[in-house]
Amino acid sequence: MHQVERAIFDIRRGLPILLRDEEQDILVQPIESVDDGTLERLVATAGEAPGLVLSRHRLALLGQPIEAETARLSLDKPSSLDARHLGELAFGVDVPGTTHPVVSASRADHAALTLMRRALLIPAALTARVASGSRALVESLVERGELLAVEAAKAERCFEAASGLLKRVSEARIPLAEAAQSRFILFREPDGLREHVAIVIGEPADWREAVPLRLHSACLTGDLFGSLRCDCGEQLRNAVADIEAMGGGVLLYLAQEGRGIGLANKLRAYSLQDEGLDTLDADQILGFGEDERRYGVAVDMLAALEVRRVQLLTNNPIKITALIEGGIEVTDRQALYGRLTEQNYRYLNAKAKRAGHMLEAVLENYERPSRD
Ligand SMILES: Nc1nc2c(ncn2[C@@H]2O[C@H](COP(=O)(O)OP(=O)(O)OP(=O)(O)O)[C@@H](O)[C@H]2O)c(=O)[nH]1
Ligand SMILES: [Zn+2]
Repeated sequence: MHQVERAIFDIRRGLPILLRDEEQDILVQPIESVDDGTLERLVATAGEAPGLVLSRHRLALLGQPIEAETARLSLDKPSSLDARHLGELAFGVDVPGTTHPVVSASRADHAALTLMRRALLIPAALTARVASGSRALVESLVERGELLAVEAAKAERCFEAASGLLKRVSEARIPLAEAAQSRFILFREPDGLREHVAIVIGEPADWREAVPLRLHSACLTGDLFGSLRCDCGEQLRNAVADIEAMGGGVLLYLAQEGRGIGLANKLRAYSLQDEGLDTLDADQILGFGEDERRYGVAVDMLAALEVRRVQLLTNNPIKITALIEGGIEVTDRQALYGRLTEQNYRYLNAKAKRAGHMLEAVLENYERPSRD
């Protein structure tokens, strides 16, 4: 899979890549790095006009609902090849709908968006078929190492490649303010791209049968800086204290910043929320679904720690289902709250009302300050 990981680095740097497929090879340019220069180079190299591959979430906003995960907008008129226009189509907040014809995405188009997600970029890309007259040029770029070629089928499986063979890399005793006897164990995904940490509180030999467990998704702003926009930092510290009080257990600190969309996109989403959108609608503007997290890695970490039965600290029903589907027995669920404040009320309310988080108990008792 080395080529796939290299491709992820290239697209994060804003470079185009070549996806090879039986149907047809395509050149892929991430939307985030499209400017008039990259556009011109893409067309000149491919010898064909590109199309814009978007997620179904974004297409729904453009008034083009589709069943598949991705589809392609044909950019048939040369005037549509304008970097600003393409950016507006892909992640602009004003979405007037589109007159560009929607065509189904090829396997390589779909693989291109899977790579964008794995690279934590906006899930949108320009893709151009390589015209027969341009093949020699493209192959010479690949040969000279100026363009990276990857098999679409492998790119498509880049998320799967992250699960399964987690590497247990290192560990150390780290006494915490709320739990003196704690051990941090670092796991690295097999493709080397992300690392997750298991914090083992207490001694496994002393744990009750069902291990108290918290799955915590990283939130740099909340966990580290105490952002008031969310409740993550308090939940994190409360979870450590609760697990300690329960006699020990495990906290998995998962590299799933921003519900899996990454910090760059979470900051974009916060700016959109400042314009009045709620947390889920803001993510949809950027082309993401309600929750982009996958929990296979958490299941793999539990397997490595030989934890099979858990008492889960969460308000999120998806986490419960994901563990059960991963073969973990969830004997009990315990609520875990942070403090509700004027700044995080809208966020938590949206999670409860629109994503089914079990937060009624806190929301019901909260009186919003009046603004007179
Ligand atoms: N995209 C996005 N992510 C956010 C926003 N606010 C917080 N997050 C992220 O949401 C995630 C919250 O993680 P958790 O607290 O583990 O999960 P949860 O879904 O709230 O579920 P429980 O806390 O277990 O009930 C973190 O990855 C945060 O970075 C937001 O406005 N937009
Ligand atoms: Zn947070």
